[in-house]
Amino acid sequence: MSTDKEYTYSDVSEHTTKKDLFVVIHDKVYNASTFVDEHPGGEEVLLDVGGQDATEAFEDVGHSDEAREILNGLLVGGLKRQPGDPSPKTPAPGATATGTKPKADASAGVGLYAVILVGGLLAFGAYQYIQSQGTSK
Ligand code: HEM
Repeated sequence: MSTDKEYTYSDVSEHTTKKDLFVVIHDKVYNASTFVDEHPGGEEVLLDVGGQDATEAFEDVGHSDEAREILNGLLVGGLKRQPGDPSPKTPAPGATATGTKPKADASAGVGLYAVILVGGLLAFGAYQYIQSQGTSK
């Protein structure tokens, strides 16, 4: 299936049934019909955004990289915007305004390293102390 095809909003809005379901995410058009039944978030949410721009809904959930790979496999073409179409819902790169929570992983990682470092220093200090006790006798 060619992915060079361009769809207009009105083209996309004709594909709203479970067996023929298009969604727009980041200005690309995806055919979600083969995936509806397998979606871990349920078929309802996908049917809700069928034929529409699902960028916000998709990003708000914070889908994994795996979900994005699946999405790549469903790509059918690009979105051709026309005057009067709904404005792009694509958030600016790095924006968190749509409710996407920034990941806390980085700070948790730093905390873990701090604990290991302090633990290591304490162990080293204790070792030095024991050594000095042993030699002074
Ligand atoms: C075709 C587009 C979509 C694909 C390929 C997709 C794929 C996935 C995948 C693979 C997961 C499992 C968790 C993960 O890997 O992140 C997931 C979970 C989920 N998805 Fe989607 N999704 C799509 C669209 C949507 C939309 C539009 C919504 C609307 C709200 C949605 C809502 C959810 C929710 C709520 C979960 C969490 C389910 C749970 O953990 O119980 N998804 N999706």
